[in-house]
Amino acid sequence: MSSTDQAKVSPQIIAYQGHEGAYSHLACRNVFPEAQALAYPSFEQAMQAVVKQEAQVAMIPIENSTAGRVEEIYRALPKAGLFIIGEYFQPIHHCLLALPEANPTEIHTVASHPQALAQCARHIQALGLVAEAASDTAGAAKALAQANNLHQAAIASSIAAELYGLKILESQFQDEDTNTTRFVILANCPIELTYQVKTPYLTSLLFKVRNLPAALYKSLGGFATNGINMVKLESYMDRRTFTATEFYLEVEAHPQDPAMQRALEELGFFAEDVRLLGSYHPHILRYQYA
Ligand SMILES: O=C(O)C(=O)C[C@]1(C(=O)O)C=C[C@@H](O)C=C1
Repeated sequence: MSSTDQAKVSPQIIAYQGHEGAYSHLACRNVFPEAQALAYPSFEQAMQAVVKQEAQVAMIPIENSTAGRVEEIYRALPKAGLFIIGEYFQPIHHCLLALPEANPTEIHTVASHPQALAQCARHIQALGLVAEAASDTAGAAKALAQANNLHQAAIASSIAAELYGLKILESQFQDEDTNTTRFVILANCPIELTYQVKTPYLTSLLFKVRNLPAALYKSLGGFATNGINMVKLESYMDRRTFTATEFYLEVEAHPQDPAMQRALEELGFFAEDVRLLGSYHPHILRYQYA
């Protein structure tokens, strides 16, 4: 989000998944330092908090540069009925944590969120540790401190180490230096951005196509012929059938751009259940590795 748009959105309460010190929590603090961040056990509950108006927005990780998409978000997004009002890129620097009195040579297992485990897979393998999935990174750190287990490590942030009294065995434990997670900011209503030519916008949308030859090709043809750049396309099967596929699409355009309107019209012609999830400005870090 640009600073002007951020100024327009000033939530008092932000919902996130995990425990205090999770990267989602850090993202909340970085984007909205004035707001109160409320922890929820699952992504779905964090989204529901916005639906129920316990929070004005939710900060949700959608993909990571090393480990790829956060699968469950794509399942939860269509059901939640929320809108994307912004994106935020958080560089993720993992630490390998243990109890202060632990001996690194006697540690056999490591717990963390599956995304964090995937982001550190090579380092975990090099140390010969067995990976165990936890609800979130900070939750793994907290559980380790409570269990007082000298043979276990956790992967979490340095802030989680401080919060839960753990020592840092290794910092920069992620496999890639550029490891970054993209978060989306969800709200009950879309933000209204006035369309201005030459201003960068992103628009996210969902649609479904029948499992027929050229169905996707025809649905997306309008974006190609109207010069609209696609930046992301995720596909996933509807859980009940193999005959239709659902797509999550992101394009660099505003819905009031006449070229985008023509592309959307063509999409509507060939696809089903087209739903605009929102238009927002790209975050500055989106282009840092370009
Ligand atoms: O467990 C956390 O700390 C989270 O915020 C979740 C999450 C994710 O789901 O991708 C967020 C950022 C990191 O990439 C690792 C985990």
